[in-house]
Amino acid sequence: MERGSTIKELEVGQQASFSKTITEADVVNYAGTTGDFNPAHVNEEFAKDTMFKGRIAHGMLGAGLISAVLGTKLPGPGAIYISQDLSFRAPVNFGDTVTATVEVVDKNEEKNRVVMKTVCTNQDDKEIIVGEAVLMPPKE
Ligand SMILES: C[C@@H](O)CC(=O)SCCNC(=O)CCNC(=O)[C@H](O)C(C)(C)COP(=O)(O)OP(=O)(O)OC[C@H]1O[C@@H](n2cnc3c(N)ncnc32)[C@H](O)[C@@H]1OP(=O)(O)O
Repeated sequence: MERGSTIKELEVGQQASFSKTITEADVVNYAGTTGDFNPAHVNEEFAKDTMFKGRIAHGMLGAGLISAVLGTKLPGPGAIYISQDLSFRAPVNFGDTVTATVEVVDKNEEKNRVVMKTVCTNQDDKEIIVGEAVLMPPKE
């Protein structure tokens, strides 16, 4: 089975991305999967009176696209999450196309740890989620 990049194979500056259009079905499924039925996501009557004037996607649903890139592309299959910080800068609206991009910013070969900058943008190139992740890349 294909494995991702090892610590030796990873290079500072390397990037990978994954894009997905977030639909109402994604939000309903995410609420059901996680139990987060916050009315800001699932109740239009409630959400229309909030600052966003309607339902928005769960922040962690958008952030989940970061995990998708890390686990399938860079480092890729076999990578293990150690930590992730996130700042939610703007909402994900239904129908938005979110692109998660990760970039290698530092690596520690001795400890087998890689630090990645993680950013999600929308279709207008607006940064909506920014943060940093630490991963343990797969071994040979
Ligand atoms: C628990 C779940 O069920 C709920 C969810 O998942 S909700 C979905 C996830 N969250 C979002 O979608 C929120 C997205 N964020 C925003 O829309 C905006 O950040 C905000 C509306 C929450 C805040 O914006 P605003 O009030 O306009 O803030 P300002 O632009 O006036 O900035 C003031 C200072 O705060 C800093 N700042 C703003 N947002 C963030 C952030 N998300 N993280 C860190 N810092 C933030 C901003 O830089 C300003 O700092 P300064 O030093 O004063 O310049």
